Amino acid sequence: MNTTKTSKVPVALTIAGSDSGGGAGIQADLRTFAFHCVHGTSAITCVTAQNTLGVTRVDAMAKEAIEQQIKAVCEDIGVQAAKTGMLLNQEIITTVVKQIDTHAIPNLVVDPVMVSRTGAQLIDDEAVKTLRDSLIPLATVLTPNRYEAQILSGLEIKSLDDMKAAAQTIHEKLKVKAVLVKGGGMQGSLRGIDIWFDGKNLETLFTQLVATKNTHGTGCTLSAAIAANLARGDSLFKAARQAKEYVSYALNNALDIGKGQGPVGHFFPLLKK
Ligand SMILES: Nc1ncnc2c1ncn2[C@@H]1O[C@H](COP(=O)(O)OP(=O)(O)O)[C@@H](O)[C@H]1O
Ligand SMILES: Cc1ncc(COP(=O)(O)O)c(N)n1
Repeated sequence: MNTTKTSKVPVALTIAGSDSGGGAGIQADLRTFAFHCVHGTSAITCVTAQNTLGVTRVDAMAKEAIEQQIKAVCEDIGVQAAKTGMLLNQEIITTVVKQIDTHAIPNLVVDPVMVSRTGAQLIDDEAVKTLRDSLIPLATVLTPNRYEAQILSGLEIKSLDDMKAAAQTIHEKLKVKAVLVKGGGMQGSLRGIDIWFDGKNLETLFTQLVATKNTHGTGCTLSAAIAANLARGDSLFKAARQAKEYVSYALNNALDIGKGQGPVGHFFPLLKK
């Protein structure tokens, strides 16, 4: 008699870069999936040498390696949702798009990692164009930060009204199902506010600004939490609203490690002060 207990769990896939410092990228995504009781699978696109002070080296994975990781996960295990993070260059973006299409990956959250919260461009212009033209149209939910939303909408974003206009423009121009313009790169209390638009409802997702320098991994955590909630069967808006709350808890329990920007604390109920 087989006495082993087995259980069906939702499965999510992250297609993103590795952060050696453990604060962002694949590492943040897998912790976020685990917190949500979603089995996490991964396809690593590049490996960064990174800590709380910054990135010192990035190595791209071969496109065949990325292809095979996605294939291995989808053909055997299957996923209910996925997210993309740092895709680095045009070749990687094209490879990922092809795999998403081949395996008809559902509930795709695209974090269009192009510009850091401080405004530094992370991928070249060719890659920006490929991201906009081929990956973003496949997104169920797109999560640009302030600077990414500026590039994608062609609008300057300085106020809450600008964030709303950008969300509506991106939705209309890029044909995503829903867009969440993130406020982390804004000034003052706007840093805690995101704008949601799904073609019908324009919503302001408000959370208190958390006064901490330890914000490493917020964007990755948010998109991974949306994917986890979608894998569990939540509606699009509920998935985003709950993910935003999760990021706030994690920010309130950020880890004071390293000499620079520490990471958010993903397992806050377990963290003892
Ligand atoms: N200091 C903060 N207080 C509260 N929420 C924040 C703070 N910084 C970032 N966030 C939230 O973290 C999430 C990620 O946003 P952002 O930092 O803009 O993304 P990215 O990391 O991609 O640049 C958003 O929901 C944003 O509102
Ligand atoms: C490998 C990798 N992917 C993504 C980010 C962005 O991190 P954040 O969530 O802080 O915007 C990062 N720093 N490193």
